[in-house]
Formats: sequence, C-alpha cells, structure tokens
Amino acid sequence: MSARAAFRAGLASGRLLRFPGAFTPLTARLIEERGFDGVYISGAVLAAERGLPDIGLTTLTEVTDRGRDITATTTLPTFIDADTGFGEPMNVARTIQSLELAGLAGCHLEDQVNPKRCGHLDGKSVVEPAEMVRRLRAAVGARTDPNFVICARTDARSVEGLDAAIERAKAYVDAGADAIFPEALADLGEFEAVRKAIDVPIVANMTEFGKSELFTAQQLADAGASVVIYPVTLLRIAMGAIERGLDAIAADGTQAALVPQMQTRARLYELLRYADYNAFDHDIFTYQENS
Ligand SMILES: C[C@](O)(C(=O)O)[C@H](CC(=O)O)C(=O)O
Ligand SMILES: [Mg+2]
Repeated sequence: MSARAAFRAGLASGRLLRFPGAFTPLTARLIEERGFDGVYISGAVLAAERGLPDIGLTTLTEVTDRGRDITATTTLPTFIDADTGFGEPMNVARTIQSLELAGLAGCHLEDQVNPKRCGHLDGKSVVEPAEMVRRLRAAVGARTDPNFVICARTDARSVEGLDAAIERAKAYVDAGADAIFPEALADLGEFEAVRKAIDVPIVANMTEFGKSELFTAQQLADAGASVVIYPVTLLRIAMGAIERGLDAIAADGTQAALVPQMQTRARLYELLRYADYNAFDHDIFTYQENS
C-alpha cells in the first residue's frame, strides 16, 4: 500500500495514529523503526533549524525540499505543516501541487493571518472564515491524488473562543477539508466538543510548553482524536542534550564522560544501512564478465 493510502486507511480505522515530528531525515528512520504510524514535519522546527522564529519567514521551496528529504528516508506517511499556504488562494493551490509532487501524504493549512505566529502563543489573529474557505477550496481543487490528505487547522480557539472554532471547523469541512486540527484547545472536554460537532478525523497537537496539557495517547483516543502530533519534541530533546553536552566539554576539557549517552558508530551505521551499501559496492567492483 502506498504511504498515502496507508494514511487514509489509518484515518478510517478508528485507531489513534501517532506522528512524532522528524527534525532531520534520519530521525524519520528512527520513528519508523520504533513502530510509529507516521512522521510529522513541523514548520516551527523547520524555522528553528535555520535559527528563525516561527513567524512565516520560511518559503514554500524550503518546506517542500525538507518534506521531500524526509519522505525519502521513510516508508511511513509524512504529514507536513503548510502554515497559511504561502500566500493567496492561488499560491495555496501551488503549495498543494508542490507537496504532492514531493511525495508527502498530507498537509495542514491554517486560518491565521499572514504573518503567522506559533499557535500556542498569544498575539495571533485569524482571517475571516470565508477567506479560509477560499484557501481550502483552492487546495482541494489543486489536489491530483485523492489520497493526499488536506487538513484544516483553526487557530480560533484562543482568539475567538471554542464555539467560534467549532463553527469554523464545520465550515472548513464543508469546504472539503479531510480532517480538522483544532489548535491550542484548553482541555479534553474541548476535544470531545469538537468531536461531537464534526464527522471528519481530528488532529491533536501535543506540543510542550504550550496551552494544552500533555495528554496521553489513550486520553486523546478516548476524547475522539484520530491523530496526535509531537511536533517539536525530538528537536527539544536533542537541543537539551546538546546544551548539556557542550557545557560538559567546556567544563571537563573532553567529551569522554558523554560517550555512554551517545548513539554509537555501529548503531548509526546500522540506521544508515551501511552494510547494504558496502555489499552493493563490493558486488559492483568484483563483478567479472564471463568470457
Ligand atoms: C504545530 C506547530 O504549528 C509546528 O509548527 O510544529 C507549532 C508547534 C509549536 O510551536 O510548539 C504550533 O503552532 O503549535
Ligand atoms: Mg507550525
């Protein structure tokens, strides 16, 4: 089954799909190895890796390239953050074409005004529902593979309240959204309220240091979520380890004490499938034509 078909089947299964965010292509391989259902590709992480805040500075080209690179390392479905779609509805259409061609299994588009903000911080604003409906209609019309999942994210909860967010979610489903990502909900009861109001799958965002508590997969499944993303988690873990590691090298004058915490060379090579490449190389170089 293709990754896109697997994503669709997973969404229809009634099971909660877990999508950790990969901050490098190699991370996606670990996510797959550990048995997760898919790989999330975060806009906040993509910006952070370039030393930028998540305020709409990254471009469609950068996001597409990263999406393609990560998709190439895994057989899992990849679900990417397309922010506000990188412009007007016509640009949104091109965004969908570009992400489809890069092999992504789906994306989410949000109803924030440009320039967008992190969904869990204050100071963001949302466009009129009609404007977001135009974005979604452009997105749905541009899709060529019906299995490509177009998810509508609403940031309205912390701007206009839960009722307004639910009204928007309904309008976005009517416009053709395959799934709804209600950003920054306050508690599980709010997930349940969204669940009752709409029929399509719901995406839950378990980002740390945000507005939502960190609910377990079971709690989210019970509240009716279909997908949970851990968008920035692996980057935060890695950056925490790097900060502590740099401090240790600076203090001790050697990294020796850190070695037990490191991924070994052997393990890294295993992930890179080094042995397979070696075997291939060996076969090519020892090949002799029978005369
Ligand atoms: C999901 C998100 O859109 C992302 O880019 O990963 C962010 C995550 C974050 O900044 O913690 C968000 O706006 O929630
Ligand atoms: Mg984002």
